[in-house]
Amino acid sequence: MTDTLLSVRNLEKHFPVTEGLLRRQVGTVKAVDGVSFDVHRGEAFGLVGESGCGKSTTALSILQLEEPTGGEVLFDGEPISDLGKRELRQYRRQVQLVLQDPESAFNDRMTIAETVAEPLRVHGMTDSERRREVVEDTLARVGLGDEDPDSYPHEFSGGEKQRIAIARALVLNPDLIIADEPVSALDGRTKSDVLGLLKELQTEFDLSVLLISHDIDVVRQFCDRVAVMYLGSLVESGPTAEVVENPHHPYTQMLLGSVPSLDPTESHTSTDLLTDELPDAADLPTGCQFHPRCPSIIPPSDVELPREEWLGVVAFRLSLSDGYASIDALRQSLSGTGDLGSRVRETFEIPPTLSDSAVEAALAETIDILDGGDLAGASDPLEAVTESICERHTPELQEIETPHPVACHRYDAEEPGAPETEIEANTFARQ
Ligand SMILES: Nc1ncnc2c1ncn2[C@@H]1O[C@H](COP(=O)(O)OP(=O)(O)OP(=O)(O)O)[C@@H](O)[C@H]1O
Repeated sequence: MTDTLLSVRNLEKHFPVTEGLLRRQVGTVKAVDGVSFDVHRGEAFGLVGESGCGKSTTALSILQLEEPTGGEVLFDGEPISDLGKRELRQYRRQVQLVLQDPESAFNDRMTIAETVAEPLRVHGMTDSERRREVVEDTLARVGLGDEDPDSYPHEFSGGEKQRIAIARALVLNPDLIIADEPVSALDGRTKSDVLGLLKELQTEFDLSVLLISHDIDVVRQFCDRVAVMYLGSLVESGPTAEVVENPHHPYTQMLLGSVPSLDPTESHTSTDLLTDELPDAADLPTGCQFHPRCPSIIPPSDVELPREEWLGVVAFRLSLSDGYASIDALRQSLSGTGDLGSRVRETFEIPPTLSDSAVEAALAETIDILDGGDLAGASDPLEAVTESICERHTPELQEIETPHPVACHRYDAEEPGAPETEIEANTFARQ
């Protein structure tokens, strides 16, 4: 018996985007795009990331409720794609799903005893008295021992309903619970009560839990290890305490609500993101997918600009490729009065003259082209001198420290500004 219960290897789930009556494929949503992680026996593993980054699709693919388009899921060392019908049934007994909205597991016309007993019946426990005993015992374990098992779900509060959903997941004695946003519909106190209950049950039954959440605080409270997911890929993973105390990836730093600056004399906050907008899942950015938002986007080695100026220039250029409908739309989005150049500089906090003369000349040329009415080619001069490695190359998830890998070019040894040693890397990330 190995320590690893669930192993997800290069998991991929791409959805076709179709159009028209003939459902012609016009694109692809790479909801999960090469994700790998292991969940060990008895551990709580967290998958964290903003809404839409592919967490639920990962869960559904693990359960084979969505068919993966690539990669492999192994449970107890066995690829689940090889499981026959009976083995798949057994697998679905061993791995239970708890969802954000417990209502989806309930039928209003079934009592809570019937709701919790249903999986037992489906999986072949025919003795109704035995079922009732197991149900009452399970309800007691989730803290609902005093409630009448013959009451109906609508008689319970949100937190109690989630306890019933947990009882329903637990009743088959699973090895792994996949909890997808189990507490995000609950308020403060109830949230910690339900998390506390899950923790108790995890320890008591030596369960593994894959906890999926957009809220890094929930993961921080509950999980031994964590993987941070952004637009279908993992950008960082490691023991939760390490990732939370020393986040390497700017995206993890953003989730934690602080984006440390590269320059210790500058104070940055999460509002310093280049843009708050999550890119279109069917049209992902090139290179590092976080680059259009990243406050730490790396300048080319020959660009010599203070950080704020660099970020202003790059934010302006990336906004042009975001696709304004027209020059008028661009003008309307700019603040200030005066000519186009001064309004661009005011909006993007770019000084009247940049200290790097090559970038200044390219910026002036870009503004001239825009002034002449050409939106399409306007960013070319600026792109020629400011294109970042973060736009060109997708960083690999690499171990800069074991076991705390990160996918960010700031940790590529050859990159300008990259920390040269592990110790330096830590200091760099903390600044
Ligand atoms: N059946 C589908 N067809 C097409 N696209 C899909 C489908 N299911 C999910 N997606 C897309 O895949 C991406 C990832 O969605 P997913 O629900 O896995 O993310 P998530 O991180 O769990 O977010 P949320 O918490 O909002 O559910 C999104 O862009 C979503 O629109």
